[in-house]
Amino acid sequence: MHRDPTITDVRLTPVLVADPPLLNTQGVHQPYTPRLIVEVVTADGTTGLGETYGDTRYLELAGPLADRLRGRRAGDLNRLFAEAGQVAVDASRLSGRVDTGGLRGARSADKLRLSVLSAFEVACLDALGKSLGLPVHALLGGKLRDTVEFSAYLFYKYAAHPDGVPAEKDDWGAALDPAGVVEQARRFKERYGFTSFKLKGGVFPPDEEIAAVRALAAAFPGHPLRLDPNGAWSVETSVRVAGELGGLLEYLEDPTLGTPGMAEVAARTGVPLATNMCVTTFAEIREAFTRNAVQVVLSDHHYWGGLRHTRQLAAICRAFGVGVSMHSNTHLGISLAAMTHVAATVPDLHHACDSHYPWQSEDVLTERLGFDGGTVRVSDAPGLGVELDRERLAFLHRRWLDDDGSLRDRDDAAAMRITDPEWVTPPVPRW
Ligand SMILES: O=C([O-])C(=O)C[C@H](O)[C@@H](O)C(=O)[O-]
Ligand SMILES: [Mg+2]
Repeated sequence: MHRDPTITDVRLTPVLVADPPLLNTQGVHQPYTPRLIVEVVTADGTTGLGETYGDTRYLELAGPLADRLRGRRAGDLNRLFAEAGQVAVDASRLSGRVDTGGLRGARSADKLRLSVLSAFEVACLDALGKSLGLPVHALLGGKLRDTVEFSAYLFYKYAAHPDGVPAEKDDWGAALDPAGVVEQARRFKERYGFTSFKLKGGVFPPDEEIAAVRALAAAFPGHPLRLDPNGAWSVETSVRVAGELGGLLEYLEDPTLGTPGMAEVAARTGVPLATNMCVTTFAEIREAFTRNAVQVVLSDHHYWGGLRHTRQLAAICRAFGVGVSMHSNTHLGISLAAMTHVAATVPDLHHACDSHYPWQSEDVLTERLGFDGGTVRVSDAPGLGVELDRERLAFLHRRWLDDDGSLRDRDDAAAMRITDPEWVTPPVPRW
């Protein structure tokens, strides 16, 4: 067969996907969340898939960046990444110290570009893999394991979305206290076999979250536990919580914002600190690592710029003796497949990766990926090993088209204002 990897078309399809009412320190998830599905078509008729954030600021960049992809070969990614800086980013998209929708660290033009490029990279690797008959992990040098372990991502949660918005039903019920969190964890374990648990904190005063972690520890002895308040605490609060929970936690994730604060917490406690807020770009590594501010970096191939950058990050972490694992934001099966392929190739992966996927009842794939014993099997099929369901894609895109614009940019504070009209994103530190 003649293989011509020249990119002839790039299709960009924004979708709105159902999302349960999950709470975090900024508010609550809206009933639908935006994602962007990328299809890269090559001259030999192969289509590769990628997925990334679907908020307006990413969509604005996706068009001009896609224009630079057409006519290139799918393997010409290094040049694309090098040239991407020429695509302008609207400065108004960069305001705010921390990415308000996603709770994933500082915003920069480069980070926005990388978040879009990552989906193109994944789609190109998927297309190349399909065309060559090789799985994506083989294009990254080959898998080191056959399964990748994930942790249960526990959230405080309302039973249903606040009134006034079209409600999506889910069968998880509410989790607003320690008993509710333990029950949620029990169901995660039953349904998916997860054996480590991460609780999204920063929602209730620290003592309530300490009680929830203690309840988890009592209900699941020996299971690794993590707590992530997304930087909602002061250094003093962080040190106090670390003192109270120290022996129970595998790590404490982003207790406080910024490298100096994290470094102080790390110096004053023995609890390892993980982050997807303090170190989210290559530029932030030097200071954070030399100050010993973080002990585990939670990579995310979306904003780090793809699967190859994720491997570079893992290599840097290895050199500094810093652990690496994976952060997740609301995502679909294309991204879970991409995460699984790259995770399978990272040598020192000693912590279960995060994934929101169990919370997503909708997908754009013909077949959902499954968790067995808390793990996802690494596919050996060509490319990512997943197939697009065009009807589902069209359905979820129709929802995006029909939206009046209020759901096209994730806004957890807006969703919270439906129950509490006075709600504003709390200043940090909140406690
Ligand atoms: O680990 C994290 O910080 C996250 O997963 C950030 C997310 O935005 C999470 O807080 C959420 O989905 O509400
Ligand atoms: Mg986090």
